Amino acid sequence: MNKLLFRTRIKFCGFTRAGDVRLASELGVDAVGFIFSPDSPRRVHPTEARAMRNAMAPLVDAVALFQDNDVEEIREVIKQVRPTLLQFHGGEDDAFCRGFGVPYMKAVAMQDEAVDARALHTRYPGAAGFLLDSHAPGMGGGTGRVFDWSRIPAGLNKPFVVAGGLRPENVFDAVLATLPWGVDVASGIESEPGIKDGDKMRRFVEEVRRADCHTESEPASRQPA
Ligand SMILES: O=C(O)c1ccccc1N[C@@H]1O[C@H](COP(=O)(O)O)[C@@H](O)[C@H]1O
Repeated sequence: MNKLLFRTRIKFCGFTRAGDVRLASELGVDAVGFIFSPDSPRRVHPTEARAMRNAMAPLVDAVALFQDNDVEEIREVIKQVRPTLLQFHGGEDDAFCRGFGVPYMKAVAMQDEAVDARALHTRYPGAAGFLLDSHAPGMGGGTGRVFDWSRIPAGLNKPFVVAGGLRPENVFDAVLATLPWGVDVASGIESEPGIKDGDKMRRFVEEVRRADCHTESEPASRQPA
């Protein structure tokens, strides 16, 4: 299929300010993420996330990110924020992730272990997609580090999102190298953790769109098959 027909989805993650959320929406970002991981410097309270959610434009998805959070905490976030997608970064299994009745994406640690597509499908049959991030197994995300994109396993039959150390300077190459369903970024569009930089956000979106319009390479296919 001709690459011109594709549009790489963009998720910006780790918002703490409603103004940044509004700007992301205006830039045409597909999804914004709110982080509830206990150890994150970008962690927000459900009431703060709800206020930002209310600042969002229509047709932009809200994603709630967890890492081994309690069930009750997750339920409270869902009640207050009404996310359209959950993103799990910890040791949660498929039954746990599915238990909230909201589609979910599972983060996969790409740093050390060999990742096998079939094993992922078996382990997370209910996942709407996978987020391939650069953290080591058992560690948190948001490292700001890039993983070796050639390690993305062949045969993934669900949408995958590439994350980890993406910035305006490297996202063009990341999109062309991996042909992902989407890209996700937290630290690469910030001036400090949780404080988004408007110019970096704008340049990041421009670079993804530039990659989407790049016609030199004609990939045989793009996932999912
Ligand atoms: O950003 C965080 O603080 C964070 C904490 C715990 C789990 C995930 C986290 N962020 C996610 O990690 C990836 C990559 O982030 P970065 O662009 O390398 O900074 C992204 O999905 C963030 O949403």
